[in-house]
Amino acid sequence: MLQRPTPSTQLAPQHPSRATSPGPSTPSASPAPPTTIQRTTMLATPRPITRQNLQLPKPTAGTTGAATAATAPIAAVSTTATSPGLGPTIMNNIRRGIAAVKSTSSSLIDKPQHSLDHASADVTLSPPSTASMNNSRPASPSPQSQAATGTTTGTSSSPSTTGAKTENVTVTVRIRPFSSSELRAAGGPTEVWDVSDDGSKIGYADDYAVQARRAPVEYIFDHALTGSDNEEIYNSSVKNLVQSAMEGYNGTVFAYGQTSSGKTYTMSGNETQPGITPRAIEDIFKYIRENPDREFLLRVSYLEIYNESIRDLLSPEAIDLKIHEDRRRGVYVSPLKEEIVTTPSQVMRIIERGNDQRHVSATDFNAHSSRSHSIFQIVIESRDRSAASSGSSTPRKPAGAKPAAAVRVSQLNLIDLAGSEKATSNEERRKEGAFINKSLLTLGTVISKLTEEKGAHIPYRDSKLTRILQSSLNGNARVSVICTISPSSLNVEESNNTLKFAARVKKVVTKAQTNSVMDDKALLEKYRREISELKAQLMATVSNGSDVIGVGGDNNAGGKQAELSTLLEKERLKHEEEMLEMNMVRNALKERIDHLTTLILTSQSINTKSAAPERPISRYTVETSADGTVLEFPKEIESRLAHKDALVKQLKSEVEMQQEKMALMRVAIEKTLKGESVDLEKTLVKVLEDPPREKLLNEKRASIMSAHSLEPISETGNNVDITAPRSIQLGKGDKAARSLPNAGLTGDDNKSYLNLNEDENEDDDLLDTPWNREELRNLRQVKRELEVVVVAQTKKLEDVLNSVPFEDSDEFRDMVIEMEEQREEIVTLKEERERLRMKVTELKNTIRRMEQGGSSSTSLSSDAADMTSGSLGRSTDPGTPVNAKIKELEMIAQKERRLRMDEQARSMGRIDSLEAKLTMLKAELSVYKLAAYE
Ligand SMILES: Nc1ncnc2c1ncn2[C@@H]1O[C@H](COP(=O)(O)OP(=O)(O)OP(=O)(O)O)[C@@H](O)[C@H]1O
Repeated sequence: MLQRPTPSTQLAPQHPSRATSPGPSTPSASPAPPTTIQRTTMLATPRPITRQNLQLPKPTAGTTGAATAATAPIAAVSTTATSPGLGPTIMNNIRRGIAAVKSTSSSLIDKPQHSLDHASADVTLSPPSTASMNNSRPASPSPQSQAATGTTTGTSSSPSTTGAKTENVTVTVRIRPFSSSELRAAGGPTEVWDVSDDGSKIGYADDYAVQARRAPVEYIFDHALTGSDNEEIYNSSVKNLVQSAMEGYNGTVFAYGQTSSGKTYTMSGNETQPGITPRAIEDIFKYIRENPDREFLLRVSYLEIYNESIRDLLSPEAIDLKIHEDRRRGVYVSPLKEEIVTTPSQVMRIIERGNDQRHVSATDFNAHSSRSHSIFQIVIESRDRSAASSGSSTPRKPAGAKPAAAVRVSQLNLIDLAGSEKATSNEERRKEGAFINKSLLTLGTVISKLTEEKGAHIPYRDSKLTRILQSSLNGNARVSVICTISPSSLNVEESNNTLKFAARVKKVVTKAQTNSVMDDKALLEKYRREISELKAQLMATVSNGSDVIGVGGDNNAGGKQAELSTLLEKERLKHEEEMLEMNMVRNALKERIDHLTTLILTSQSINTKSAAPERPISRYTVETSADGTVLEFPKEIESRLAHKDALVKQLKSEVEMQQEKMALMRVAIEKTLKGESVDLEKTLVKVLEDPPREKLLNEKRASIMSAHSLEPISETGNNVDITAPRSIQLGKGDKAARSLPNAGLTGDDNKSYLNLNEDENEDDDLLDTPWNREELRNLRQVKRELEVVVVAQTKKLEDVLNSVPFEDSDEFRDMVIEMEEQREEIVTLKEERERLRMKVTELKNTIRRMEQGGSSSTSLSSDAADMTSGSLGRSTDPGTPVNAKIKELEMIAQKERRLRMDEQARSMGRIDSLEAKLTMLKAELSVYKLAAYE
C-alpha cells in the first residue's frame, strides 16, 4: 500500500514563491581573470583566393601591384622610372582587403551559418565546462537536512563572488485536460488529481482516493498547473531562466512525461497557444531591444536523438553524430550545424525546418507522437557596447590600452523528450519505444544518483540523452523541468511515476555562473575584431588612394621628354584601372563590414528591423509596391543589370564609332564621284585607326566594372545557390561549373564539359589586355552555359522519347495485328504451293506408272521421266494422250509458278507498305512527343 509521502521524505519542499522569485540578480561583472588573447588573424583564409576568383587581372612578372597585369612592360617602367604605381602599402591593403572579404564571405554573406565542426578550432561553443567553470557536482543537502532546517538549497539565489548561483532545479507539473478518447474509455471525467489553490501541491482528489482505495499522496513542486494556457506556464517556469540566459547563465528546459501527456504542446504549442520555445525566442529579442548597453550575437542548432543515434535536424544528411568532451568546451556534439540568427521569425523558420525532419509517428496513444528526443539550442554571446568599442576590437592593441572586453557566452537548451510508453502494437514503434524507455530510465537513474551522497558514480554515459544533459544536470546551468501528466484514471500509474521522477529532479542542485571568454573564441569578438580590421583597411585604401591620384597628376605634369609621353599616357590609364579596382575592393570591404554588423544585434538594430517589414528570403525576389512598381531589386539582379547596361553602352559606342567611320567614307566616296579631290589615304587611315582614347578608356572601365558587378554571383565557391538560375551558378570556369551539381549530366558529359575548358590557356596566345581577357571569359562563359543547356536538353529529350514506349501505342498494336494477318496469308499461300507441288509429284508418278504399264502408258513414262529431270520433254506428236497429259501438267506447273510469284509479289508489296507506314507512324509519334515536351 502506498504511503502518503511527506515533504521531508519524498521531495524537497519548496515554497512556491521561491520558485517564482526573480532569477539571478544582476550578475557581477565578468569575474574571469584575464586570459591570453589568442589573436587569430582574419587573413587566414579557409580557401585560397586567387586573382581569377576576384576577376582581377592576373599579375605579371615584374609588377608589384595587383592591378597591373595588363601592362607588364609599362609596369616595369613605372616601378623603376616614371611612377611608383600603387605602392606596396596600398597593394598590400588591397590584397588584405580582398582576402579578408573572401575569407568568410563564402560562408557568411550568402549563407549566414556556422558549422560547429568547422568552428571547433577557434570558437568556444559550449561553455558549460570551460576551464574556469566548476564542473564538480555541487553537494546536495540531504532531504533530511532540508526538512530539519525547513530551508532549501534551492531558488533562494546566492550568487557567489564568481557570480555563481546555486539552486534546485525548478519543477512544474502540468495536468492536461481530458482527451476525448480518455473520456470515452473512462465513461466520463473522473478527477484523479487535485491541485491546491496556491498552485504548488498536487495529490489525489479525495473522491478518487476513496473510490480507488488509494492512500492520499501530496507532492509539492514549484508549480502545479492545469489547463491549456501556455503563457501561464512560460511566465511561471521559464521566463526567469530565459532572462538569466541573456545575462550569461546557461539554461536548460525540458518537458518530461508519459506519451501523449502534453510535452510537445507545452514546448511548441500551437497557433493560438504558442509554447515555451516561441515565447522564449520572443523574449530573447525583447531583451536585446530593451538593453541598449549591450550587443549580442545569437546562433542556433537543432538535433534529435532517435533510437540512440544523434541526427542534425538542420543538416539531415548528418546522422549518427558523436558526442565529445574536452576541458575547454565540455560535452558537445560534433559536427553540428549552427546558424547565426537575427530575427525571431528567422529562428522560427529554422525550427520548422528542423521539425520537418524530426521523427514523429502515429502510435496507439498519440496521433503525432514524438519518437525522438529533440534539443534546440541557442547560444547567446553578449558584450558591453562601450567596452566593445574601446577595448579589444581594435586591430592592434596599443601599449597601455584598456584590457579586452569579455564576451559573455551562455546557452539555452529547449528540450522536448519523447514520452515513456507501454508496448504498442506496431513493431517499429515498439522498437522506438524500447530506446525511449531505456534512455528515460537512465535519466531517472542519473537524477537519483545525483541526489544521493557525494561521490556516487553517475551513469551519464549509459544513454546519449544523459550524456548530452550532463553539463546541465551536473553543474553550470539553471534547469527547469516541466512534468506533464494525463488527468485520466487510466494513466494513474504512469502519472505517479512521472510525479516521483519530478520529486527526484526537484532535489537536484545546480550552480550556474556566468561564462566569459575574452578572445576570438567568441564569434562576437571575432567579428568585432574583423570589422575593426576591415575598417582600418578601408581607411588605408582611402588615404593611399588619394596618394595615387596625386601620383597620376604628377606623371602628367612631369612629362618632359617626348618619347615618354606615350608611356605616361599608358601609365595614366593604368592608374585609372587601379583606382577602379580599389573602388571595387572598397565596396567589397564595406559590404563585408555591413554584413558582419547586421549579424551583431543591438537594441537599435533590432528596433530598426522590427519596424521594417522583413526582407524576402530569396535573393531573387523583387520588392514591388502595391501598384507593382519595382521598389528595389536584389543586389545580384542589380549587378547583372549593371553588367548588361555596361555591355549595352559598350556596344552603342562601337556602333557610333562605326557610323562615324561610314559617314567619313561616304563623304569621301561622294566627293570622288563628283570629281573633287579627296585624300583617300588619309580617310582610310582615319577609318582604320584605333578607337579614340576616351572610348578605349570607357570600354576598359565598363569591362572592369562588369567584372566587379558579376563577381559576387560567379564567385559563390562552395555556396552555390541551388535556387539561382544555372547561368548564374556556372561561374567563370569556377569549381561549381566544373562539378555541374544539378545539370543531370553523365560522366561522359562531364568529360566533354571539361574538355571545353581546356582552352583556358588560350589567354597566352591572345593580346594580353584586360578587355580581351574579359571578352574571352564572357564568351567562354556563354559557351559553357550553352553547352550545358544543350547537353541537358538533349538528355531530357531522350528521356522523354524513351519514357513513352512505342510498343504501348494503338498504332503499334494495329500494325502488329496487320502483320500477323499478312504472315498468316503467306503461310496459306505456302500451303497452297505445297499442295500444288504434291499434285505435280502425283501426276509424275501417274505418268511413270503409265509408262511402266506399256502401250499408251510407255510414251507417258518417258515424258514423265523428262519431267522429273526438270524439263518436260515433249513428243513431236502432241495428239498422243501422253503429250496431252504433259501439256496439261505443264500448264498446271506454269499456273502454279505464276500463282506463287503473284502471291509473293503481293505479299512483298504489302510488307513494304506496312513498313513504310510503321516508319511514318514512328516519325509522327516523335514529332508529337517533341511538341508535347516543348
Ligand atoms: N494542456 C493541454 N491543453 C490542450 N491540449 C493539450 C494539452 N496538452 C496536450 N494536449 C493535446 O494532447 C495531445 C497529445 O499531446 P502531445 O502531443 O503534446 O503529447 P506528448 O507528450 O508530446 O506525446 P509524445 O510523447 O507521444 O510525443 C495533442 O493533441 C495535444 O494538442
